[in-house]
Amino acid sequence: MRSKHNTVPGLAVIMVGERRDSAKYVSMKQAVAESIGFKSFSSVLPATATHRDVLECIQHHNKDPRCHGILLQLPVPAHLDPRGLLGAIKVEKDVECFNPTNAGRMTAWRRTVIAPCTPLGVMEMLLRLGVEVRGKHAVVLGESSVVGLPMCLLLNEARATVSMVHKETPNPEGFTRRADIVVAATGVPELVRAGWVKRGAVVIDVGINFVRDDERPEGFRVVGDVHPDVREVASIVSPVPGGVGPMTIAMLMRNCANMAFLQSRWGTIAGALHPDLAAENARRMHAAIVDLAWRGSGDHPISVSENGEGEAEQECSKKRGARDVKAREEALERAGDSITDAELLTIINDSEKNAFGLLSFLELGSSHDRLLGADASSAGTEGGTRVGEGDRGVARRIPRALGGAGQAPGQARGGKLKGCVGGEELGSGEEGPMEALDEWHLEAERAAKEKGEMVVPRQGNPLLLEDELEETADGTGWWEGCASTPVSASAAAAAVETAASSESARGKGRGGRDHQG
Ligand SMILES: Nc1nc2c(c(=O)[nH]1)N[C@@H](CN(C=O)c1ccc(C(=O)N[C@@H](CCC(=O)O)C(=O)O)cc1)CN2
Repeated sequence: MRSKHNTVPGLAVIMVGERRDSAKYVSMKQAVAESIGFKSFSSVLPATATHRDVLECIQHHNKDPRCHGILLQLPVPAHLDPRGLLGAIKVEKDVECFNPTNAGRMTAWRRTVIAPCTPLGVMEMLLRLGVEVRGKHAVVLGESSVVGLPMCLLLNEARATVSMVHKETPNPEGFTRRADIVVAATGVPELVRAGWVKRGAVVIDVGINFVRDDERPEGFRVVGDVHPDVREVASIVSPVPGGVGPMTIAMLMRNCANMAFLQSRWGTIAGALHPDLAAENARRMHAAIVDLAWRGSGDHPISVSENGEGEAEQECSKKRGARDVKAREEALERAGDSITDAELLTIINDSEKNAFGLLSFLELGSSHDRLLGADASSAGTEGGTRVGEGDRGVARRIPRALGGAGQAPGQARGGKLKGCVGGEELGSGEEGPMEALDEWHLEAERAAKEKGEMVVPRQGNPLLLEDELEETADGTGWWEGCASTPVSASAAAAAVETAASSESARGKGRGGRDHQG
């Protein structure tokens, strides 16, 4: 990152209170960050810190251009409202995807640039083990916003049939016995027993529980949610310790690197979407995505037969998983030579759908700066690229494209808009590079409609009145922006293609600025 993008990813970890386990996880995260050359920032606040104290700390990191990712170690002391605090982390620095805007996008749109680290770690584990997810029955035990819920979404995204089992599910073992993949995230030590698991199933243990053990000098040991007897029936059981925990930290670093990249290259990414470049970019991006083709061959490695033949099959699937990972890495390398960083990042994030996620992430991120009244310097100029430089076009255009007549709702209500999207002060009358994105959205919608697929209606981007901003200064009531995107992957893919051809057809006649940083 340093040599290629002139950026060193910076990760800020905020901890409130003195829980020993939290302190250990925080120092593990910092140690890993430093060992891979990231800048690491740490803020430890006393257990007595007020909501405002923590908000100020978050704001400090929000404004620091050296810091690209911010995480609040959970749990926080009971007098604090974790949701309000997580919502105060800037959207583009929310390295764990817990800000309700990012979490909402993940739910409504199925994909954002980032996802919560533990579920991402589980998905990466399944990929590298060669476990086929598509078409399988996955049962997630647990419903937390940190693990259970996003886990279900990612498994669903990977085309599993997903059951979420929670405390009030009668007969949970009835679900797990039918599952091909079980993800246990209950916080109940060794809850899942051999009798709960189908022979040959894959069991991922997310639990990290401390149980008393007088035979150990420390007086306790760490166990998962899965009992050791499950290993007798399952084909794979992830270990605790040494399984999902380290994967969580690895995914945190990956998210942070992605976010550093995005923040440092925003101008370039916007530039890459300049109308004049969009056709060529769309064509090459599509070609690179097709080239990847690493998703596996579609057979079913985890359905292991009762007579034990499954082991060979598992071995085979592991090999195929390794082959897929290698193919993906090679394709990325090749793609890296021939395409822009923006496209590369899109590919790193796995799917053509993410072209939309990526761009809207930046779009909202940059408007968030203005919502917060952040000064221009906090937008950052790392890597010689002025972050946010390319967003004027978005700001000016979105109300027209999404809200109808181009009038901002705040204006309609007679309020005074503070740095809002659509505010007069933001537009210069020039065409913006993000028009290409809007076009893509519109093309995708048209394509989806033609095919009779569902399209999420467009709603406005976040607009905030000055007095509302003050009212919500404690960070608890911020508006969560809701732009829109087509819901179907095929429509999105079609849009990429259509955008390529329609951009070519339009030729280079359209005005626009070059936002290359
Ligand atoms: N903001 C967050 N808070 C918390 C998260 C989280 O993902 N984000 N998850 C957990 C704690 N956690 C990370 O923060 C975490 C826990 C455990 C491990 C880990 O690697 N554990 C080791 C065992 C360590 C030991 O011996 O105690 C392992 O499983 O091998 C990593 C991260 C709650 N809070």
